[in-house]
Amino acid sequence: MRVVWLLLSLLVAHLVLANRSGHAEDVWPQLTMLAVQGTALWAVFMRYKRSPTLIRLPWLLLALAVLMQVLWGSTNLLTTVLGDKGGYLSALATVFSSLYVIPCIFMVSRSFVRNEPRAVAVLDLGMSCVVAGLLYEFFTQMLSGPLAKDPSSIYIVLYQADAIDFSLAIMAILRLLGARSFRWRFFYYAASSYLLVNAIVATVYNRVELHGLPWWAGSLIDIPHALLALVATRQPPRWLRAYRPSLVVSQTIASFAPIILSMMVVVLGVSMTRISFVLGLSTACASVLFYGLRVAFIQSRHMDMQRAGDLSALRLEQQVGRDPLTGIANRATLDTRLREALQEGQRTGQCCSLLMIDIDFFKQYNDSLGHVAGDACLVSVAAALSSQLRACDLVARYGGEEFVVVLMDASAERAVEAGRRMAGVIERLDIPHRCSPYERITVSIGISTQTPDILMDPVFLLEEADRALYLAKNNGRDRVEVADEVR
Ligand SMILES: Nc1nc2c(ncn2[C@@H]2O[C@H](COP(=O)(O)OP(=O)(O)OP(=O)(O)O)[C@@H](O)[C@H]2O)c(=O)[nH]1
Repeated sequence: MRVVWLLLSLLVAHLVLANRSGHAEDVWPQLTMLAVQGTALWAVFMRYKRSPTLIRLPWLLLALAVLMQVLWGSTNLLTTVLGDKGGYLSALATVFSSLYVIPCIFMVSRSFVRNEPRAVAVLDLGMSCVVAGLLYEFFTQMLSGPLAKDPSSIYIVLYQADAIDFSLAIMAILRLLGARSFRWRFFYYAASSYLLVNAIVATVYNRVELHGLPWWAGSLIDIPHALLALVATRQPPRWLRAYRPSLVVSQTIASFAPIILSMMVVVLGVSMTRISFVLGLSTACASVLFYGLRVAFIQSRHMDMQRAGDLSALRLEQQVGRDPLTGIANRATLDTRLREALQEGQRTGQCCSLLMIDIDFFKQYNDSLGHVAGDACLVSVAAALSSQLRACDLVARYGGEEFVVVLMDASAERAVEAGRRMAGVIERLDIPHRCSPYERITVSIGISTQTPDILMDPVFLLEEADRALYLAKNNGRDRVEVADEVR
């Protein structure tokens, strides 16, 4: 409430002082105008300080834009006090007016996403500076160069300034409509209110100035600044919280926002052809090049991200079906692949064998050497089993110290051979086991086989192999038994 009273007093004081002096550009009216601008700057700066990190930069940019206006006002005040013999102060005022567009362009065109390549931010900053440089050159040449004699020059300058001011305002409104987070909506609400009212005021002020500034004209400049100070210090309106654009709208607006930067450079380039054809043409070309580079950088980042995404999806897919300790297939993969293998075997008329492999006296191994050694032993056994398989076979950890091997195109005899070979390989690992009568790690294997004439249920095949394994254990371990012989 105090800010409202302060602003009201300043606005009234400005009008009264200007009216009494009869001149908009006297010291006291200009000082009150600076006080209004200063209040806006303070209000925006406070928002910047209080905002969370992600939204701080845009508030800072808005504060910088207002600062340029304050510097422009201060330069005009200095001109009133000191005079401007060499025209340096009015040149400086033009510099500040041109610099004002840099933060404005930046805040309406940037996407402010964290994963944007740094090169894009550098490009945007570079192009914003190009816009400011071109504006300065254009205004200076048109207003004090040889072209200043042409009566139409001043109108061209005015239209150019209007085009820039209104483009910024429209873009800020679009960003407001496309902002999905309330904090961003609030920022663009403040920025668009300021830029739109500023554009309207500038249009009126510049035209009024053509015929000599009336005493009240300076107060026009107070309006956008007072509005900004109010918006930044007061509670946001309710509709701002309620409104929420769809993701499509939001993404479309954010992706198209940078186009304003290129458009401004093209428009300025076209206007510059009046002063120098070569400069105008090169500017327009630079704009196309800039936009192309920008798209290329962003696309390359997206491709990197997509590659990384694909890779992690692949890794995830692989991990989901794998046993985390041994890296071989897990029970879930075994269930699917075993069913497929049995169907495939029946379809192609081939036998399909299943080997259930269990490490002997593993509890004692664990108890004597600890679980870490037990884990290492499981990893070695899994690797040894894997090394014995063809590409079409499968080894999976069935649970605990039990493994299952599925052999395609393998009769019971071939499965026994393979089982013995695997048991031999594990023995040759020569993992010492003090508590085993064999003094090293050995395995017992139970085998079941599906013949081509009948499609067996995977659970049944597993039970058969388990029964054979039970027999192998009972018969003294470190051996291979076949289910058919068990029945
Ligand atoms: N280190 C380790 N041990 C495991 C893991 N999973 C199961 N075990 C252990 O494996 C042992 C299995 O013991 P048992 O089922 O009695 O089998 P065994 O001692 O090998 O006896 P037999 O099979 O009859 O020779 C238990 O001590 C479990 O704690 C694992 O992931 N890591």
